[in-house]
Amino acid sequence: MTTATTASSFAQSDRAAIDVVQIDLAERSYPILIGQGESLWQEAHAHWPKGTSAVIVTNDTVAPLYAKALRQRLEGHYPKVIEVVLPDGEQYKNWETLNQIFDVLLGQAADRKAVLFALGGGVIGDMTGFAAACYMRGVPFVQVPTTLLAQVDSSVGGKTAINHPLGKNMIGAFYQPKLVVCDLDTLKTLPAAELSAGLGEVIKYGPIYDMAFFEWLEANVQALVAQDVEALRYAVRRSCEIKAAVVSADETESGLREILNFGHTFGHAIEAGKGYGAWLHGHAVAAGMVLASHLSTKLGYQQDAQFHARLVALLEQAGLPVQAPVLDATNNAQRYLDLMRVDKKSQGGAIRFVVLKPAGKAVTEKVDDAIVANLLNELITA
Ligand SMILES: NC(=O)c1ccc[n+]([C@@H]2O[C@H](COP(=O)([O-])OP(=O)(O)OC[C@H]3O[C@@H](n4cnc5c(N)ncnc54)[C@H](O)[C@@H]3O)[C@@H](O)[C@H]2O)c1
Ligand SMILES: O=C(O)C(=O)C[C@@H](O)[C@H](O)[C@H](O)COP(=O)(O)O
Ligand SMILES: [Zn+2]
Repeated sequence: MTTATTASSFAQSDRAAIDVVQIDLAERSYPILIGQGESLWQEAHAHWPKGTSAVIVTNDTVAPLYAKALRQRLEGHYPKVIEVVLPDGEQYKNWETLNQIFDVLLGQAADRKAVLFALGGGVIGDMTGFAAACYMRGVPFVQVPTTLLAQVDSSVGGKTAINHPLGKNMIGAFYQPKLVVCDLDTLKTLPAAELSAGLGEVIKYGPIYDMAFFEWLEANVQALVAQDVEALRYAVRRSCEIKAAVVSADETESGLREILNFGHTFGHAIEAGKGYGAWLHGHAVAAGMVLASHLSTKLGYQQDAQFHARLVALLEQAGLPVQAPVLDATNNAQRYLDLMRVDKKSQGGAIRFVVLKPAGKAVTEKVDDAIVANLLNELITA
């Protein structure tokens, strides 16, 4: 069960209105706060976990923008505030960078009551969460997502990880944050390409779960691209509601949660195959969703011939790529298959794909390599 409430008597359009989406996981439950300005931070303040120190983990792009403000908000609440500034980029989501967090934690004598604050996009969130899961066998952490992608997806649900050269997010843990604080004001500094990457994950929620939301996105995509804050607020809230409902029903991905991986089997292959950082995650997922939608049609599950065209049009309007790249000039399909076989949904060497059965409802199925290879050969051309 998830609930969205407005934690204020102000109107929706008022900066003081805060949307609250709850993740219901018994003792691991937590709220996602969505809003702007002082009212958001006052509400967040009421939820900070108690601790001996606050450790802000961020990167060298986000630190100059937002670390000082967060530090000031935390200083009144924690006896000590520590900062860890990591290099920026998907290519740094690895052991070496993770170790930099542990080096600072140990160097500063952070104890079991330290609280980690992930200030940044999904890369920072995934690594900080994993560090929190491991440090002294587990310390509390808070997500302060500053990208659209992180606000609508990665800060919620407790998947934490680093990459391996052979596969995305291969080393990690399920470890839930204590709180998620989505400050819509931070999205104002986001480059257009990063905004579109976030829209890729937002659009994902339509075909897997909620076609009414897909229709709302079709009607409001221009407002989202133009950074209309009320449109963004609704997109963040509805995305979090859907993710919260799925995660609350299946925290550790024993079944239903796999639907959140729509487009990701192909997308992760693109990210690893092109080299981490060459393709933004949200862009790789967009191109992956186009392939997964085609696959659904090929398997006979998606009878509405118009839906595929609508998906492609919406992705394009959101500024997203719809054409997957060649990963190997001589044997492209085999390269995709080799990369996809390490996917976490694979079973006994068989690759499993999230497909639409039909649009609005997703399921995961094994698909013969030959069918996938044919599709890749048909659709990916140099
Ligand atoms: N855990 C999950 O459930 C989950 C879900 C989706 C994605 N992910 C992971 O998240 C990562 C992608 O996250 P992302 O798209 O946020 O990428 P990212 O973390 O690399 O951030 C994108 C870029 O935006 C910059 N940035 C962040 N906030 C900014 C701001 N407010 N203004 C200006 N620049 C800002 C960052 O420094 C970076 O350069 C991938 O590693 C992906 O695997 C995890
Ligand atoms: O939360 C989930 O579950 C998801 O699958 C969300 C995805 O958008 C996200 O990219 C996730 O990190 C992918 O998970 P993985 O288990 O395939 O690494
Ligand atoms: Zn994703």
